[in-house]
Amino acid sequence: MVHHQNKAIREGDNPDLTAERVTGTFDTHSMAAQIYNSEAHARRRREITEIIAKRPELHDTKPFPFMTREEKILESSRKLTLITKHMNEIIEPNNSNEMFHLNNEVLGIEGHPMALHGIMFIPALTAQASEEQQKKWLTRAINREIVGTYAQTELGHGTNLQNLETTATYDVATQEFVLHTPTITGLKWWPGNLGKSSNYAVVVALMFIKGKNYGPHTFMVPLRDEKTHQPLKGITIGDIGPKIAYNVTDNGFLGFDHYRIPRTNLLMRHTRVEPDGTYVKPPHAKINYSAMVHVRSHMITGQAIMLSYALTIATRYSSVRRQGQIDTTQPEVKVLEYQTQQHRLFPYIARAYAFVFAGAETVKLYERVLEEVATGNVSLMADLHALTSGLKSVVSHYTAQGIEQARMACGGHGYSQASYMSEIFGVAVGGCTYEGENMVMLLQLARYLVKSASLVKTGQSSKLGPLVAYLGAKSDSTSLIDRTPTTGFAEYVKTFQHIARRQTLKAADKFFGLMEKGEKRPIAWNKSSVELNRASRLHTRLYIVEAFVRRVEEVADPRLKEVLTDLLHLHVNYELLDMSTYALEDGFVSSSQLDYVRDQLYFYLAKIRPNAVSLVDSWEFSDQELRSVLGRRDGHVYENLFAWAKASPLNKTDVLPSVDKYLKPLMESARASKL
Ligand SMILES: CC/C=C\C/C=C\C/C=C\C/C=C\C/C=C\CCCC(=O)SCCNC(=O)CCNC(=O)[C@H](O)C(C)(C)COP(=O)(O)OP(=O)(O)OC[C@H]1O[C@@H](n2cnc3c(N)ncnc32)[C@H](O)[C@@H]1OP(=O)(O)O
Ligand SMILES: Cc1cc2nc3c(=O)[nH]c(=O)nc-3n(C[C@H](O)[C@H](O)[C@H](O)COP(=O)(O)OP(=O)(O)OC[C@H]3O[C@@H](n4cnc5c(N)ncnc54)[C@H](O)[C@@H]3O)c2cc1C
Repeated sequence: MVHHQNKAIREGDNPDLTAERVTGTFDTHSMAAQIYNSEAHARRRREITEIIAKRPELHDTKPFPFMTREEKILESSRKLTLITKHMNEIIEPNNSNEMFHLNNEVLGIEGHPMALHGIMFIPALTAQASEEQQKKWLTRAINREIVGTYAQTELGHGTNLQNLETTATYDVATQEFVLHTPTITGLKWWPGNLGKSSNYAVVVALMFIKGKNYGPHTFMVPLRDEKTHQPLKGITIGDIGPKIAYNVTDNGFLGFDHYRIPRTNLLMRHTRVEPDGTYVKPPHAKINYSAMVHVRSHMITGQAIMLSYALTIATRYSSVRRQGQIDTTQPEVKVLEYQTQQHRLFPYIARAYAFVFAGAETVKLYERVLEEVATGNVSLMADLHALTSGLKSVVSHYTAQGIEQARMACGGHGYSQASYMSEIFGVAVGGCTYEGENMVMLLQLARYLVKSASLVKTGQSSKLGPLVAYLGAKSDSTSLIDRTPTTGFAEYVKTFQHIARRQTLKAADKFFGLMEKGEKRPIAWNKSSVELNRASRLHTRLYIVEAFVRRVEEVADPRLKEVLTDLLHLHVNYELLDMSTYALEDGFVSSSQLDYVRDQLYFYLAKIRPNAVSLVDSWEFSDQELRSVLGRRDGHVYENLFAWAKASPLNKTDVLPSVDKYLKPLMESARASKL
């Protein structure tokens, strides 16, 4: 038996796909260890996949696209119950990475009845509840004795938290908060699993004490009777209806009618209200936004995974799909041979790797900040907020674009739900909106950049934090790409730094200039906001490139290092071309340098070609996790597409009731009227 570098090879696979795997130059298990940030976790992922493969009760009973929403929720609840019961036989207790993988394999990406419980409810209680409150609720939440969600967004307001309408008014006499929804627009709207599944929620409401508004605060609120699951008195609650995707999650609405909770249900780790109504303020005004920062930090990796699902499907399919000829004397080629197809897919493969490496750094920083905040040190909160706001926006934006390119790369079959592309796109694109609408979050980063620009302009560059230190440096007069014997990544990084610095200082100048001319600050901000968001994007893309460079420098295995270096070359050249306007407009990069960059791009498309399938295989998604006929590991696409179509509910009978009822009579009457 030959041992191949690509560990996905099996006998009996589509030979076109096997041929791609044989040309792979690196060990896909080792690459998985890079992607999942540790050899141990990559191995555990494979072990978990194997355990699940041997347990048919954890498999989908039929393809998701053939189920109604109600069936999907029922099926998801069945499997959720099983994995909860048998969790300790499958994953290490309390290992969130393993849990994430288990969920993706068994439950899939469309959500499940406890999605928000793990992603926001438990993190909110962990970061914001006092020790005493945690004893009361967190253990029960972890044991799943109760199911919770995070209810913040309202029908009328999601972005502007200061203008939420739900109020929590403190009643000193009874030592209770009275939750109330004064208007339709004040209804909570969107929280995942609020509609039908949760019996508790961490609710965000404006807190009023003795007539004073203390702004948004978080409260632990029982919503449903723990035994009957009926809504409690004073609560109006339900599902908001079907969405573009993610329909296994019951996003919900919630209204309060003078609903009372004890004072001690205010989450009091950092903030307190004494029985007499005295308010003890937190060490940082936004400390209770931690559940949002938790998701923003983790969703970078989540988005990279969804982009990679789509790229795995499209790259494998492009290796078995033959259409047309390049040399007319030769047989039809795999569509992956076309340069246009490579240009559509490979730069996104590079981006997916870049995103997952940036995501790993973000989670590390998040965990550090979480530990520090627990001890009262809030000094890094602003940096983390700025970083995650930018990454969340840039990564989700390019992920959505990449998935759409991957769908189109599959031609007509990409449009069939057999490809699963529409669901992957629909779920991923939600990330452009949830956890802060992308434009809004870019503007949050811009606030940080403008403050940093102001330090530069006032000669205080030494006070710049490490993430923005480059803003205080001086650029060379022109980029040295192509002007030195070996154009290394350092030249590219310097060029990206120049572009981000120039745009940041220019946008800040515009903002400060408008104020100098007499505009009020918010008006000047609004008039500069497109330019400011451009700066935020460029800053974030620079960070992503730097994270990629840092990772490649760390890799010891020469085979991995070579292919990751190729990917990084592709990434920096693609990114530079994509933002070439900024590079050209002040002459920092010349058009002849861009010609070099273009040539490099085409060179690396061709160099990556033999490793393309191995690069996507390295994410090690099982067929169960991908849920795509086109993306099957074995490449047997056509026979399985036919089987899939035959299994469509419409094909259960040859003649549909709609035909009997309407079409047959219509045709019959048309025929009769001709007689
Ligand atoms: C291993 C895996 C483990 C776990 C898996 C986890 C994730 C998996 C991956 C994917 C997730 C999958 C599914 C999830 C699906 C759905 C979940 C969606 C849930 C939600 O959407 S919840 C609702 C989210 N809502 C928002 O994000 C609202 C956006 N708005 C805001 O955040 C705020 O309103 C604001 C920041 C825009 C403004 O806030 P404000 O009005 O209070 O602020 P001010 O204008 O007064 O002040 C701004 C000031 O404050 C600073 N600031 C703001 N936020 C923070 C923060 N978090 N930390 C630190 N500082 C903050 C800001 O910088 C400004 O400072 P300045 O000095 O004044 O400039
Ligand atoms: C799939 C999904 C799951 C969700 N899950 C939850 C959940 O579990 N819990 C929860 O509480 N919420 C949840 N939400 C809600 C989500 O967090 C909000 O929809 C999101 O924060 C955006 O707020 P919004 O809907 O008010 O958009 P809006 O703020 O109304 O945005 C509309 C437009 O206005 C622009 N805009 C708004 N304010 C500004 C500004 N200051 N400057 C410039 N432009 C601006 C935006 O850029 C956008 O173009 C979910 C949403 C989705 C789609």
